[in-house]
Amino acid sequence: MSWWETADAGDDDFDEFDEDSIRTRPNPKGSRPRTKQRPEHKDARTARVLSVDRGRYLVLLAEGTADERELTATRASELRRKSVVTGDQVDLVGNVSGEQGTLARIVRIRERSTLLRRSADDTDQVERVIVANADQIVVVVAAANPEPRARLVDRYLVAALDAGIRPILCITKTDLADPTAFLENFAGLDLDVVTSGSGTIPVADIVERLIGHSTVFVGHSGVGKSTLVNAIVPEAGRAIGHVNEVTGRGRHTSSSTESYRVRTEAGSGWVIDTPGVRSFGLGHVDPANILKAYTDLAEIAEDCPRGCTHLPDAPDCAITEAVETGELGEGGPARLDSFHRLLQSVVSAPKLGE
Ligand SMILES: Nc1nc2c(ncn2[C@@H]2O[C@H](COP(=O)(O)OP(=O)(O)OP(=O)(O)O)[C@@H](O)[C@H]2O)c(=O)[nH]1
Ligand SMILES: [Zn+2]
Repeated sequence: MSWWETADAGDDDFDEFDEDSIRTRPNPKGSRPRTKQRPEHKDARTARVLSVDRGRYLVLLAEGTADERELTATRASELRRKSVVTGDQVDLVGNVSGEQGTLARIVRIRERSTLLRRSADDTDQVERVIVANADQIVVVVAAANPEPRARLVDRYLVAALDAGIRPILCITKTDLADPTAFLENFAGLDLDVVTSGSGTIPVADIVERLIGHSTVFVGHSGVGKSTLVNAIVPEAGRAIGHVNEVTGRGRHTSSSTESYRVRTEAGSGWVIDTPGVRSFGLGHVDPANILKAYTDLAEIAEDCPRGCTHLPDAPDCAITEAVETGELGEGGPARLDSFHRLLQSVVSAPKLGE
């Protein structure tokens, strides 16, 4: 069993903390005047959540200062079912010394810039939040062994575009196969592509893209994601995000994603590795968000009939017509084809309640 699968098996442990479960019902009382019920915690300190392990959070306080320190925290009950996820910025009270055996308390989650989610799929009926505040996602796929599948990459891309996260495609194992034909699937998507092979991992190229960003790495088991992350963050094996001092649990024991800092002279960035993301249910995705990610197509779509799905069978779709008349240039058909595939993966995803 790979650590990927081990991680997935432990996923259940965070059900009870998952605010975004599709089972959550709207609050019938509407928005509650919460400040009446709890203190404001004016003295709270803001920290970054590095990893989550069964109700314990490893957080980084005073990031980038001489006072920077890791601490373990719990969630205050006033957060109710709101889940705290890796990448969150949270407000802490209580003991923030970081000394062994101490626990701080998370009382607030700061507004998130992005939220990478996956929803119900065949094997998992609960929607989960994966990572907060990431602005890039590296989708790792092997040129061979395991054989690459465009549909799978489409699903990752859709989840990223829906969340407003910039996707980067990383093709590994190019020593085993030439990825050119596979890459044609994505020719129309303006996708940033990096290729990597045994002995030729383009570490500098990748690191350059990571500086100043918070980047999630996703990919199926065996594609070489660990190999890649270890090459990029050589200290990953002993880095932050692993050991939980309070529970004493060891490394790689849970479903937690892990955060690693990449440092260069040009600055630093965060790599968030996600062993738990084996599949992406796309039930939560709004096809309109996919269109929005392609501004040229979105502009053309303003001339579509009302309610146009922009799918291949949509009558009088302005996007399809623009491609047919050559308005989108030589690359138009490839662009339309990729775009149709992305939309199709949203439309065919099981929707909530089905
Ligand atoms: N030929 C070749 N093999 C590679 C390359 N990168 C990784 N591998 C091999 O592929 C296998 C899987 O690599 P990992 O890095 O463990 O892959 P992973 O995606 O992290 O997989 P899990 O750990 O199962 O989640 C290992 O045997 C690696 O040595 C590559 O660029 N070329
Ligand atoms: Zn249309």
